[in-house]
Amino acid sequence: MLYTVLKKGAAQRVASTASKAASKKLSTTIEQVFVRRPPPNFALGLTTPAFGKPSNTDYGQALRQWLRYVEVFERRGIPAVSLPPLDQDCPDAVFVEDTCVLFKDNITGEDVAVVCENMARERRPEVETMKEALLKQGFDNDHRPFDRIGVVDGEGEMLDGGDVLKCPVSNKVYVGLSSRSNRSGVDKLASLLPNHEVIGVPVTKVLHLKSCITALPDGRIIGYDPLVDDVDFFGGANNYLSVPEEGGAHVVILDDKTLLVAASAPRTADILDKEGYDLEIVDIEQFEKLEGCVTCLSVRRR
Ligand SMILES: CN(C)C(=N)NCCC[C@H](N)C(=O)O
Repeated sequence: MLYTVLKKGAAQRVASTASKAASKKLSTTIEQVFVRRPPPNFALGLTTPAFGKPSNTDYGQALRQWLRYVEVFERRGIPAVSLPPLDQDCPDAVFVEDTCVLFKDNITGEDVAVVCENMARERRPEVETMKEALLKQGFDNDHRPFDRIGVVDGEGEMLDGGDVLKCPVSNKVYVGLSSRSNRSGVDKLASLLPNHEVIGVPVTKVLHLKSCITALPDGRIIGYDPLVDDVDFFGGANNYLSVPEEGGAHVVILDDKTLLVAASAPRTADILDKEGYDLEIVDIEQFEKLEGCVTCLSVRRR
């Protein structure tokens, strides 16, 4: 199911919010996305013990849901770079977000790509094709090449892209200290991003930081409290919006007034609609069965 909620009057309210934040260099426009078709064996993907194994998965449905997800970007004129499918040994290959993190340096404007070599051991075979795409990307078309590519691959360094949340209006980068990312990985990321404030955030109740919080275009954190270790960590009620369902904690910022939200979060969609946002709603139920969410299925270059 895919529909867009178009709001007239409310858009002006969001526009005023956006203009206030504009002075803080809103980086909400997406230049391109990287995606990868789900493999037929996607149901064999990793899940945490607390989450449990998936049931009633359906590859045909997964493929249709993935195509509709990619359509949201393409319909908005955002080019989607498709990574080569990995249909044999990488059931989690559709969750490209974990393989790298892309930044535009707040001060220099440099395009920085950080490749997460040390993700979960079972998933490391996914990284090479992402790295190749990042390197190639700069020369294939008129997109500027990445100015710098760093790698989190040192002894003991662990980092998943799903743990990295950039604030759209400041130089803050929150990184989950989860089962997939550790302090050494956070420190390595900080060393690759001298003009960002990289902040480690305890994550013990879910797989990744972005399993329980993401960010809105005005810089507020949006989160599902029962899964957040410490909601006060993000600056209190002025900077944090609680949502009533897990699927509502994950939004992809499409522009400064439009959000991509999962169909599993209808009550959150109502809240965001009343906040003045336009919404693209996408059903990703097959990927939610593998602990995925709307951010996992793409890498956004802004
Ligand atoms: C924000 N999230 C949750 C992500 N970026 N990644 C989801 C990865 C799910 C996969 N089955 C795994 O366990 O690796």
